Formats: sequence, C-alpha cells, structure tokens
Amino acid sequence: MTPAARVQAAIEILDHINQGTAAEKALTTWARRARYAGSGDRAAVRDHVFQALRCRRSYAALGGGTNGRALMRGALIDAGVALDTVFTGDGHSPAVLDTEELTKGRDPAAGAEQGNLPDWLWKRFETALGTGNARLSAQILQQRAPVTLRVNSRLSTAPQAIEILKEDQITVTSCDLIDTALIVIEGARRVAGSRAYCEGYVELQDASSQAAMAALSVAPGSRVLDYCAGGGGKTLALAARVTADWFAHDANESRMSDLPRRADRSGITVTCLETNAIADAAPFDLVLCDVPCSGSGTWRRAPEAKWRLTSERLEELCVLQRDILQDAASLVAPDGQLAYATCSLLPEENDHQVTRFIDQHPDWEITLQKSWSISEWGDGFFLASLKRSGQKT
Ligand SMILES: C[S@@+](CC[C@H](N)C(=O)[O-])C[C@H]1O[C@@H](n2cnc3c(N)ncnc32)[C@H](O)[C@@H]1O
Repeated sequence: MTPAARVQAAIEILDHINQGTAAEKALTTWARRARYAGSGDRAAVRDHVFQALRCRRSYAALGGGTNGRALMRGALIDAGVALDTVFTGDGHSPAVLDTEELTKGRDPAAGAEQGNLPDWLWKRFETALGTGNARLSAQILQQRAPVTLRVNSRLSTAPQAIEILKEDQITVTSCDLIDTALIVIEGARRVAGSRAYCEGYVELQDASSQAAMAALSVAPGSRVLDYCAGGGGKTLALAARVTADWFAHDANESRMSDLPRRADRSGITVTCLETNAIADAAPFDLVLCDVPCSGSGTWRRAPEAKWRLTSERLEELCVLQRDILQDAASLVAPDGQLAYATCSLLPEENDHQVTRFIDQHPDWEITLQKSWSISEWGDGFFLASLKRSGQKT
C-alpha cells in the first residue's frame, strides 16, 4: 500500500468508529477484507487510527470536522505533511480536497482541546494535578505508549534476557523506573513469537505496574489472593520475586482463561478461585485489589476510553471500587495486608477511596501509599497497602 492508501484506509476505519464500532473491531474487519495489506501496512494503518483517537479533538480542530477525512487532514497538518501530496485521488489515495474542506480548520484552543480531553475531564485533571501537570499528563497521553517487558527474575536476569531477545532481533533498553523493566526499541512486533517470551523469560508489562508490584512486600510462604486478577499480570509479577501460595479470582472468570498457561510459562502455579469458593479459601496474608477503574493512566494505549467515559460511569466505578475494597477486607488474615491499586490519575479513584475506607474502618491503617505519574516510560499507577492497626471500630 502507498502511504496515501494507508491514510485512506484509516479514514474509512475512523468513519466506522464514529458510527459506534469499537476501534479493535473496526481494524480487524478492515484487515480481514484488505488481503492485499501486508503486516507493515496493517501496523501503519493501526498507528494512524490510534493516533487520530489519541488526538481526536486537536485533529478535529485542525482538520475542520470529526469525520475520518477531517481527522486525518488534521493529523497530516499536525505532522507538517503537504495535504496535496496525500489527497491526490490517484489509485487508492483519498479524493482531492474540495473547496469547503480547504477553508475549514483552525488551531486547537488552549486547555481541553489542546489536551485532547473532554471538557469535564480536563477540569478534573487540572483540579487533581494542577494546570502544569495536567497539561504534561494530557500531552503524554497523546503519544504512543512504549512496549515494555518484565524480566521474569525467577528464570532469568536482565542481561540474560537481553541476550535471548537478541536471538529474535529484539533490541531493548533499561528503564529508570525499575530494573526488571526493558523498553523495546526495535522488534516489538516479534515479541509474541520470540523464544524469550514463549519460554517465560519475559512478560509484557508496563514499568509503573512492575514498580508498584515491587513495592509490595510479600513474605515467603504466605497465601496471596489477586482478587481482581484479570489476565493475572500482577500475580505473575509478584510471583517472580517470591515463593508463595498464589490464588487468583475475577468476577468475570473468563478473563482468567489465559492465566494457567501464562503461569506455567513463568514457572509458577496459581490456583484460580470461583467467587463462591473464596470464603472457604480465606483468610489470606495479602489480598490485592487491582480494581476496575477509568484507566486514565493508560489512555494512550486505549484512547477510545477517554472519549467514552462519562461522569456517571466514573461514579459507578467509584462505587464498585468501594464495594470491592469492603469485600476484600473481610478475606484478609488478622495480621495480613490489603492492597489497593488502580491505573488511574484521578484522586476520586485513588487516595480518596483509601481515605474513605480508613474513615469507615478505623481499625485499619495505611502502611504504604504511592502514585506513579504518567511518563514517557510508564503509565499512571496508584498503590496503597493497609493493615489492621488493632484499634477497634
Ligand atoms: C484492572 S482489571 C485487572 C487487571 C489485572 N490485575 C492484570 O494485571 O492484568 C480489573 C478486573 O476486575 C474485575 N472485576 C470487576 N468487578 C469485580 C468484582 N466485583 N470482584 C472482582 N473482580 C472484579 C474485572 O473483570 C477486571 O478483570
């Protein structure tokens, strides 16, 4: 495909997304039909689409509209590409721009538009982070996320993993956030098929998540429950460091379907528990609640989410987070730990939830509370750990 044909493909996919199709589905449907597209074409089209979703508001301003053509026009203006070299009408290129299209478009306004956030979320970012940090976080959310690996220290050291990755022409660099994190510089698309990955020497995991799991203390031999386990990434990160009895649970059991295979590859055993089996398996020395949240610290990976979130949905999530913390607390052994984590930048999902829990449960105290800001190399992440203080309610 020519560069212009890739832009035309992105335009069509963005139009489907505008009509309500989820981005992944729209991309898969296109890829299934576009048999002529090679893997490089697919990756380039995907990049166009995701970048247009990350920068939807500013590209809409620049391009003078929200349809696929306007968004891609905005993207090209932002990148300094001459529009008449792409909108040529030749072959599979986008049709030539008409007079109306050529007269539309303006610079994005400062604030929410430049920050590529809905107005209400921009206000929340400013209140929570201050204008300077809100602007910086919003700007990072407009960039592509790094592909980050976690060295499985159970099977390998970082230098060994780096050598094994080289066999598949995957180049990585270390990361200041945590020494187990390797940022992929070259060969990201080869990771899933590489020996290092297939034999469990590395896993895919964001650096802030890795740093957060490294900050949790887990005693050898203890019983640990990952209460909102999903694919089990947090369990695997903890289990790489210490030998313990690992249990995983998720309200949506199907989310754990890959976990036994991933655990096996990593050289650990995890017992998946159904909801009605948890009470019998309790108590646990550590219950980790990596709760469902807005995901605002990870929106560069899933940019649709920032446009889809509403204040009502955020409130629903906060209620769910409170309920999970409450339920999980009852599963913790008398001298055990309750850990609460989100990948959110919003205080209502983070410290406010912890403060509220402590206010309602004065027999608990905070032993650790830490936030990781979103940065070039790591997503936004929040972690708190609580234990019973002995004070009665
Ligand atoms: C942020 S994700 C977990 C990600 C996972 N820990 C990982 O590292 O990949 C939150 C998970 O919580 C689950 N969940 C939602 N409501 C729940 C509930 N009431 N109890 C337990 N899990 C719940 C969701 O199905 C989702 O998989």
